[in-house]
Amino acid sequence: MSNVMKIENLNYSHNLVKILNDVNLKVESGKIIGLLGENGAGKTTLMRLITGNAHGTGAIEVSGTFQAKDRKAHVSFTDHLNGFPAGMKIGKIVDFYRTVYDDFDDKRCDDLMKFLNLDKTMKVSALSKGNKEKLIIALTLSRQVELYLLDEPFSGIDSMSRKKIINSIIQWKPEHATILVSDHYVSEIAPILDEIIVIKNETIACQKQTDEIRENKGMSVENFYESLYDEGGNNND
Ligand SMILES: Nc1ncnc2c1ncn2[C@@H]1O[C@H](COP(=O)(O)OP(=O)(O)OP(=O)(O)O)[C@@H](O)[C@H]1O
Repeated sequence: MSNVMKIENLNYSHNLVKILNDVNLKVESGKIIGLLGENGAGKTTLMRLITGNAHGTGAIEVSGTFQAKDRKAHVSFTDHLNGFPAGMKIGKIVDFYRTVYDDFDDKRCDDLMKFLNLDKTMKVSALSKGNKEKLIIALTLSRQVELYLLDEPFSGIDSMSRKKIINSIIQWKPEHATILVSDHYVSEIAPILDEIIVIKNETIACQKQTDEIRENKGMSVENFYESLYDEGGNNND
């Protein structure tokens, strides 16, 4: 299996405070991966570094590209909707995405909007928190790229919709693409995850296949994740 992303010696500080320290990662193509960690662990920061929305030291390679401006063509990430005027309609945001991204797929977007019950005539300001999250999911997955980043995509979404979306994520993932999805709670997304990556103490505490956790360790992914905090240490064994 080839790697869609390789990160070497990545460091990031903000106002002299170390946020991420010596992050090294290899991420394979075709996977759904959970990026886990407590509040403030650095999950969003890592995603922003991958897309070039934040800048650290070290190397980030996505689909053979190293420069932030080149990586953007291979990674889909929607960093909030704050950049759009409140009065803007969903349809206009879609138009913007279509103009900016050559890989934007109209058919996929229409299907996702329908699946998520989003109405293109609605204004961003009129959307509930959950519907904003749904719009972020739809916009992110409407591009055809090798790597999708979803940052706590289910946080404001009601439990019925959440289950429906989680169960269908596999259907929206192009076969050879990878989805990196961050969350605090692993129990709901565990069934669809091929692998977990845990950020703790400013670095990667653990990267593990979920099959290996279940079969070799005889643990649920949730229990394994919690054990990383009980033991107070890293667990790459
Ligand atoms: N631009 C910034 N200004 C101030 N602090 C920042 C900035 N970017 C990151 N941080 C700090 O970096 C740390 C990591 O934040 P980040 O949002 O990446 O964590 P997270 O794992 O995504 O957390 P959560 O699960 O709560 O969303 C936090 O301590 C945060 O305060």
